[in-house]
Amino acid sequence: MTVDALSCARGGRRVVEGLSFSIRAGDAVALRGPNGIGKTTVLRCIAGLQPVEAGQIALPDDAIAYAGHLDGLKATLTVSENLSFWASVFGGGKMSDALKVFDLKDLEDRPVNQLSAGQKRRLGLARLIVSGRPLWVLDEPTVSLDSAAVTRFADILKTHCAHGGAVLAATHLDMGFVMREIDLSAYRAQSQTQMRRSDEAFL
Ligand SMILES: Nc1ncnc2c1ncn2[C@@H]1O[C@H](COP(=O)(O)OP(=O)(O)OP(=O)(O)O)[C@@H](O)[C@H]1O
Repeated sequence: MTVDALSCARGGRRVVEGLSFSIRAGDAVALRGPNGIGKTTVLRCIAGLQPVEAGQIALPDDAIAYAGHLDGLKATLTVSENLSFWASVFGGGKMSDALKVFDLKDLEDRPVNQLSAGQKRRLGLARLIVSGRPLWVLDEPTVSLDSAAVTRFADILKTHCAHGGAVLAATHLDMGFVMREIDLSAYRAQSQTQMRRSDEAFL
């Protein structure tokens, strides 16, 4: 994926401009910067959830699996029913792998509305595996995870990259392995003037 001179806005206000970088197979990239700098906004543009203000994002079709702040789970369905739904949408990786690597096997028949916050987050992230998509775009993926789950998730990311995948993650955490860092503070929009609302979500 190549991002070239990207500018994006939130709430009708340009927040980031002139951002360029590329991600290749095997790359793990951390998007850094203080609260409100625009990490979520950039990830939403890359995931196609809102239009870009200027610049270009070039990536192959069906390359991205996006995990945002919301887990997007169906509360009355079980863990395995949720995964099976996503597997049918994406037609990608194996459910059994997803249950195993995210330590959800014992919970597979439990409805989502009976899971803890961390368990829900693990299930939300397990969709990355069933998506079968190469580029994982993650917004604060470790929120609600305990330290053991964070370590396990870091291993999952490492394995994904070692097998030719790639990761772009907005995170304040040190994930415990080497990630290339992009500090969005260097791309803060100079002009803070209000503009037309062109950043309405597509979805
Ligand atoms: N729904 C919204 N409507 C209007 N403005 C918003 C909205 N959400 C965020 N913003 C503003 O857009 C800017 C960028 O927000 P964004 O969520 O991308 O930052 P962030 O770097 O991800 O922050 P954090 O580290 O707190 O998650 C912020 O200044 C924020 O105040």
